[in-house]
Amino acid sequence: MSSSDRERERLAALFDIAPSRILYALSTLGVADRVPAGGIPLDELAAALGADPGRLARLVLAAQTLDVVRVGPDRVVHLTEAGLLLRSDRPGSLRAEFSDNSLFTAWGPFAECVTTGRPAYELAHGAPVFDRIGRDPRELATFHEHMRMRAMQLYRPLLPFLLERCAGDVMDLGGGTGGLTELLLGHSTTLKVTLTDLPEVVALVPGELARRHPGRVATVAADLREGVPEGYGTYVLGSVLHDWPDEQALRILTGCARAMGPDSELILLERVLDETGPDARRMGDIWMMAMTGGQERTASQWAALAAAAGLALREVHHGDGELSAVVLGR
Ligand SMILES: C[S@@+](CC[C@H](N)C(=O)[O-])C[C@H]1O[C@@H](n2cnc3c(N)ncnc32)[C@H](O)[C@@H]1O
Repeated sequence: MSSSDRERERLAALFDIAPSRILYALSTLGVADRVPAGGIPLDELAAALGADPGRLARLVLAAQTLDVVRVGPDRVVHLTEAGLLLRSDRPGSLRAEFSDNSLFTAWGPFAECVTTGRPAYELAHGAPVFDRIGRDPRELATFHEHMRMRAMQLYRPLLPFLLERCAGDVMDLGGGTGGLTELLLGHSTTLKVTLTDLPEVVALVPGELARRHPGRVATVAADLREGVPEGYGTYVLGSVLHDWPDEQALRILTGCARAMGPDSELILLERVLDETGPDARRMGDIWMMAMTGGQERTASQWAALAAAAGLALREVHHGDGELSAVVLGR
């Protein structure tokens, strides 16, 4: 095979969205949740899901190529180790992420997003992502379950640094339904964390969090663009500023700078991109362009944005994961 043929094959394989759509269908239908440890016959699985047996069998047989299920000669379906991650009850479950369908269907007008500067999500769905999901309780719950699971995975490598760096009471800004808050509280016996987010999101923070950590957690409904509560030692913005273009991100950072005391620090948990070289995290940047109109940033872009808000970049801590901690102070 010539190198040009190999390149043709490599690019052609990128055309195929079927694998992610298969995982979406398995997750949305709750297939993995119906497969017990000893497996289940295909027909019984279809009946349990209320699905057409022929089509469900084709879906499951194709899913074997993704190594999430195995079907024996007896037509009994078993989950592989990867397939277990599609179960709702699994730590680090990816079920909510693959069920988050409006994020996939938003990609249709992506090329137009590049030319017009309007997020593909808005072009596809007619409203900005947080406005639209805020109006649909099911989408809101799925999105935030996805975020909570993501937080548990992506912030874990930064946890030792965070626990050492957090001083005084902590404010988890745009904290969603508490993935990061839970991680911090679960690994410290002294930290107190207040989580803010939009009212409809704060309403979804599980009551269990406060029961597990009595007196150490509070929630406040607030719009970050309108200002930030004062009086905290450490402010954390986990995967929030990448949702916004520079102008809005600066507005949020300026609100933080106003709220911070002379010794307060603001820690951003974000992908810090390589300045120019190939960097797989650039895919995250494209997701932001498409979904929210935001962007991932390099260290020099973070420093410039911080300076514009009257803050200095004190440190960038790269853990061994995808995200870094960017520490800002006054
Ligand atoms: C990408 S999610 C990150 C959630 C959480 N920090 C985490 O890392 O899992 C962005 C969060 O910003 C919140 N958000 C969006 N617009 C906001 C606003 N105007 N004021 C406060 N929070 C907002 C969303 O509700 C969402 O929880």
